[in-house]
Amino acid sequence: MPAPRRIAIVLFNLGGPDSLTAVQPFLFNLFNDRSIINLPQPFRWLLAKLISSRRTPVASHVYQQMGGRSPILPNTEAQAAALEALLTTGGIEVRCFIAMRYWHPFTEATARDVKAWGADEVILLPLYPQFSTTTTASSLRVWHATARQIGLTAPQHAVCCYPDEPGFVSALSEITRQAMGQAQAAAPGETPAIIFSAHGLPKKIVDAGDPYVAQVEATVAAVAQELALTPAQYQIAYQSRVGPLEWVGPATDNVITAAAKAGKPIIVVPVAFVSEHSETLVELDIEYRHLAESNGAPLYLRAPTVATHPAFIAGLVRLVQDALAKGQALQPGCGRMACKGQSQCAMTKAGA
Ligand SMILES: C=CC1=C(C)c2cc3[nH]c(cc4nc(cc5[nH]c(cc1n2)c(C)c5CCC(=O)O)C(CCC(=O)O)=C4C)c(C)c3C=C
Ligand SMILES: [Fe+2]
Ligand SMILES: [Fe+2]
Repeated sequence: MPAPRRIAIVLFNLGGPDSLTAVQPFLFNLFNDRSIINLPQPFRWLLAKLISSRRTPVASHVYQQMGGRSPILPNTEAQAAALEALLTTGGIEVRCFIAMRYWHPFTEATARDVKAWGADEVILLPLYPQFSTTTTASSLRVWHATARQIGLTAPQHAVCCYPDEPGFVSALSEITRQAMGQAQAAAPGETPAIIFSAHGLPKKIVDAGDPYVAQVEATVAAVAQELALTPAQYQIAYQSRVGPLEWVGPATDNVITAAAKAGKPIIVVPVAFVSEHSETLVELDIEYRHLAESNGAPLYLRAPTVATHPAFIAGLVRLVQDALAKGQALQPGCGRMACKGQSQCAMTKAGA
């Protein structure tokens, strides 16, 4: 009997410090990424040293509030286990691997594990539903360079993005519907302000053609349609601004403050993060809750991320199956700066 075909699925995410001493080197890795700071070396290295040192006390305080480490790896492991359980069917052997961009497990270690396992085919699955040059493209660029370097020659297919994948949208919609129900029970008769919050980006990155904002809008439009929300009921806002540049707006903190001052119950729904970490557990749950309450919001609810929601995981299964069936390799346009908009990403996804 022939050995079953071995399919490796590599889940990509940003990663986070696993101890307080890891905060500074994690931040250094982030700011030394040319997809984040586009300067030639040694200038980027020097700037990354400077910014990471300056930011370490603030960031350490954030991670202290989560027990001294980011939960992003264990949460990603739970997603990997849920996905692997659904994909393990007869005739093929599937294993999920995790490659983080800025902290362990790093891409190189993971690529070596994939090679040592003897994968016949590799599916690259970013845990970023919306494509950005700063996240998806950065992770895939490093993956491909590393794969070449270590001689990982198995065919590799990348999922570009899935801003309106039906399972993802259905999971987000159900989570939002539950929060709306809770708000209705706690503040009957009041119309809550629903704030769909995504990680922000410097405006100049969006102006250079990054499709992330358009894809965040596509996600929210799909959820609003599924829940039959009127435009007056919800808003998109962008959180986690860092540094002196102008970032895309409106800023989540400003939108929360305005809704709180208007005396509205507030529901915040994260739409670009698919698991819990500092940006949800500290920024949204502690810092923005305080902002809402101190500005008079009668209620502040933060909807959970899609995490291992069965509809979301089922959507990931479909993305993997599509990628395997089409056998499409990463197109040069997606995963690099040439990806100018959602339609182009969608075309690339379809193998056009
Ligand atoms: C300075 C530039 C940054 C850009 C651009 C950026 C884009 C971006 N990031 C995520 C997802 C995550 N970011 C996280 C943490 C984080 N991000 C930045 C900076 C940029 N991100 C910093 C400095 C940090 C560290 C924390 C802090 O100091 O504020 C995380 C969480 C990591 C964890 O706690 O485990 C995620 C996830 C997306 C989706 C994105 C662009 C689309
Ligand atoms: Fe970030
Ligand atoms: Fe942040």
